Amino acid sequence: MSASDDPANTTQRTMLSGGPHRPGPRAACLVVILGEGLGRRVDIADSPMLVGRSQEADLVISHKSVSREHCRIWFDGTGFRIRDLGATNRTKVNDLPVDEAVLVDGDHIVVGESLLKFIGQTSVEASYHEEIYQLATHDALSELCNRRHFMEILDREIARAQRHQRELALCIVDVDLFKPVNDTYGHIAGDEVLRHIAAIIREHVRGEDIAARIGGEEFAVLLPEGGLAAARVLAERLRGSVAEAAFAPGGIPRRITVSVGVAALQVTGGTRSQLLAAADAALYRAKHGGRNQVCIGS
Ligand SMILES: Nc1nc2c(ncn2[C@@H]2O[C@H](COP(=O)(O)OP(=O)(O)OP(=O)(O)O)[C@@H](O)[C@H]2O)c(=O)[nH]1
Repeated sequence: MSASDDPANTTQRTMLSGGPHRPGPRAACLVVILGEGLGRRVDIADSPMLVGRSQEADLVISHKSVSREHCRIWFDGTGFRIRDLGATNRTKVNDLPVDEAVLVDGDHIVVGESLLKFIGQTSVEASYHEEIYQLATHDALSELCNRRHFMEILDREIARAQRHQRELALCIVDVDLFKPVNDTYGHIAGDEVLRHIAAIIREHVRGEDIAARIGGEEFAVLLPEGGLAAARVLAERLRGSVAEAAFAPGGIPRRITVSVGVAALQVTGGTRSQLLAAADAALYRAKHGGRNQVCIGS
């Protein structure tokens, strides 16, 4: 099953949509307005939506007060309905415990210690929450995911990869000798270079990949469906495209390059810190090997 087929990727598709943008018309959605998962928004599409602590849920709320499968929400052809799935802390709608209920725009749903808001199809409020969500999860300069959000996604994808015994690879992309660029042309010109590199990254990533700016001049791309071979190809393409791109900080043409460290998750027992450390170590080798190159972690 590809990530785009995976119903648990509803939030991810939102995040992959390329950063802050004007949202178009949408289906109904749920927004976490209090507690764990604050700000997260999930569209409710045609298939029933599971809310729970399980990583398989469409809206994952990783808190002990939430049952693995807490409640389900679906469209029954005429309206949206919610059903409690036998959660220890019963699902409540507008403070009343429910077995099953019809949802209307603006309803508040209590799931453990988190409070969700149901937003109906045409609500302007959905656009407002979309903006807030994008601001909270994306980096303003690059319009890619921000570091905090990327780390949350990384945790979720690691859990999913291990459950499904799937490959997962990470590229860390670091701009070479960026300090001299700033020192020579100034920070504003430096920012423009970073924006240009982010645009190149966006051009190359596929729909299921997750791109982020994780440091000042450091970017990351996570390939939830790809192993080392796919990541190496992507990394080489990125490296080549940056090296060939026409940068002109301060109006003066200058060659800019990146170094890339690539690593894959150990299918059994690998952790986030191991994956990041392996990609970092590979990046370190790329820098010390002369920069403008891709190195693969062991
Ligand atoms: N313009 C701009 N510069 C930034 C930003 N964040 C970090 N930097 C700069 O990025 C530079 C990073 O420099 P270093 O870590 O010394 O590395 P480098 O010069 O890129 O050299 P290598 O990584 O070894 O190839 C520093 O000058 C930071 O000030 C930012 O948001 N905008």
